[in-house]
Amino acid sequence: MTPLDHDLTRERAFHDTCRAALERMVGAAEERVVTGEDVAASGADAEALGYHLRSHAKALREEEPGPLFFGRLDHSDGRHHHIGRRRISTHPAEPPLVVDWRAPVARAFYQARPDDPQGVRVRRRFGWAPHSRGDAADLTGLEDEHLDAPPTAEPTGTGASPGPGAYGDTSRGLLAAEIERPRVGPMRDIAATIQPEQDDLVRAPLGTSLCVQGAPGTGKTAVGLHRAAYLLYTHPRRVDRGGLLILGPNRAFLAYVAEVLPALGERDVRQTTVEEEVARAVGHEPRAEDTAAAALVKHDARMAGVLRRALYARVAAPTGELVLPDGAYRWRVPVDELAAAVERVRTDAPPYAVGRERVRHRFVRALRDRAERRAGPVGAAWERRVARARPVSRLVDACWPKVTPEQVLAEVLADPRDEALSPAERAALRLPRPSRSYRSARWTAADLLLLDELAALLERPAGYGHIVVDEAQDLSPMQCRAVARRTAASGSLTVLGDLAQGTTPWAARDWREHLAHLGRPDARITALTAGYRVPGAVVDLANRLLGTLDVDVPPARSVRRDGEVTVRRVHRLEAAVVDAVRAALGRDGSVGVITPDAAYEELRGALTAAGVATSHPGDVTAGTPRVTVLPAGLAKGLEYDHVVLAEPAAVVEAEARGAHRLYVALTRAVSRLEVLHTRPLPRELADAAGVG
Ligand SMILES: Nc1ncnc2c1ncn2[C@@H]1O[C@H](COP(=O)(O)OP(=O)(O)OP(=O)(O)O)[C@@H](O)[C@H]1O
Repeated sequence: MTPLDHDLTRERAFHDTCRAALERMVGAAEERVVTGEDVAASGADAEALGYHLRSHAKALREEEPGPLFFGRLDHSDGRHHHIGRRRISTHPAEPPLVVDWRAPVARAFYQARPDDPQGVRVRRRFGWAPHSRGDAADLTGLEDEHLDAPPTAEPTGTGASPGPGAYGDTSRGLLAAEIERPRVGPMRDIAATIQPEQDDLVRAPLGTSLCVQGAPGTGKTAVGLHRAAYLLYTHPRRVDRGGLLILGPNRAFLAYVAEVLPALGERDVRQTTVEEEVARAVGHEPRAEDTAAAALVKHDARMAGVLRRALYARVAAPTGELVLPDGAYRWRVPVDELAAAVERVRTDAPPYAVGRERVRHRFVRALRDRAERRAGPVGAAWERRVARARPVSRLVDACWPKVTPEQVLAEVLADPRDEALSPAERAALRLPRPSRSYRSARWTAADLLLLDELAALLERPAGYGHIVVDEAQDLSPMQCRAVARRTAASGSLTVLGDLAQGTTPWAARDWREHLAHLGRPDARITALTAGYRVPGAVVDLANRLLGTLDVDVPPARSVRRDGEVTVRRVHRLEAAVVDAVRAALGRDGSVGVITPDAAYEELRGALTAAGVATSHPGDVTAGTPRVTVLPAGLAKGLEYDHVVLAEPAAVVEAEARGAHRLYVALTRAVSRLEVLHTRPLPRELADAAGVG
């Protein structure tokens, strides 16, 4: 038995100790659920405490029987720490058996290097055989990196030969094996293998707003989710679950990433799209479609000014004096004093609804001055009565009328007049048949955004402490503003995106400009270029296409050594896709068939007719077929072990930013990319693939 085999035996025994400690923690948490409800001071306390304890107990109980640690640090001063997804201890006051990966002491696990060992002598990584639900994880290997040895030293390792899909194969290095493993099921956390440049972003201070420009597969989504988990752990008071929001591009994407935060012990974090968040806030569902021209205008930043002017156009100077009968008296305030009061509030520019109450307050003050001059001090009850008196309310309604976002928007769309828009833009905006009443209006998705903008002009919304925005390059300026106003004044943003993957008509071309719309013009911009998803051969192909996309971003490089690309001209697309999928099913991992949007039904039908079961993108529940068919329009953020990309020319032709869409589709492959085409390849790809 070598010393490393000996270590393996010891670590297995330690894992058993941790498992037993975890079981005791679950038992104790469940006990606290019972007693915690008894000791609370009030019913409300009991409910809050009970909820907290129950969710803690539930989280522990539902813990996957996976490995309880993935790393270990041996420090030069003789201390050592095991590092895992969750703190494990025999007693809350005792030093932990396993340290949470987010704890400050764990940072060196991600950052220590031979030329900067940060007090670490040995960094150990563990390999685990995959576990099925209910089984304990099996420790199959370990790998030591001696940071105090000369920098040329290779990691040393040992391990039983793991089964398929295991990440305990130390012959390739545990890190490389984890990165290159075939994908099945939903996206996993990367707590065990976060890379130093990613860790810098994950652990950036809460107050720092970040913008990460990252090539495909560089881990932007992973970084955003791990940063969210880090902030929840490090600043539990300033960012609680309700104070954090994750925004992604669509439901399929959200379903794919939904398991990452719970796996890191963070449940109940809101993960949604900007569209859904806005629809929820304004209380409407989109029930109509915009023309492309109308959508373009509605998403333009100038609409913010258009709406503000339309709203404040309702504010009017008083036209006569204010007369208030009050017992034996009649108080009078002259028109110019009233006009000055309204103008003063307008200049202060508070939210519209606040402005209305301030105007009322100023009118009451003017009346009070007169009353006190004649009749002595008046009390608070007098002021309250006068504030609601009919002449005052009538005047407030005339000068600063009550209004809803729906009313203002319906008027703007019925007759757009604002000169900030060109005549053609105003024509695009104008509703051909406005509804008889704003109450029965059928709003489009972009209208909801405009209603949200108006609602915020009326009343400032409460903000989140931190928002993570994924695929942010696709947001329009008006969507960015919706995100900005949901960020608390003291809150911060993590903005993740890739200018090269921008496919919407309003996609960002410059991060600084985009960040200004997001309300954080000075956010730190960092580029990630090391790709962990896409193999080198695919990155080379995609990078050649990148040159034609007219965006200023650094190209990706792959850290992977495996991977294949094939580009084949075929006679019959459907038959070729079926054959390619059948062959792909002979290997491990997921299979994604990416189709031009218009060919989706046909190709999915062909696979079904051939007896190949397929699933929808984002459907990651256990037992769903390994093959997913998806229109290129839904491919963003997703990944499949083997990608069959059908008819790229049709993907490019389908939309104005079709080449960007193709770039997205090409970069979804984890291991193999197979491009099948009947028509000539689009020029950009033909050049890149070296095919005519
Ligand atoms: N440090 C890492 N260790 C292991 N796997 C990693 C690491 N970083 C990223 N990955 C994996 O690489 C894949 C791509 O990551 P992710 O989806 O976060 O990239 P992305 O930059 O958001 O990509 P895209 O822009 O194409 O959507 C994921 O499967 C992720 O788990």
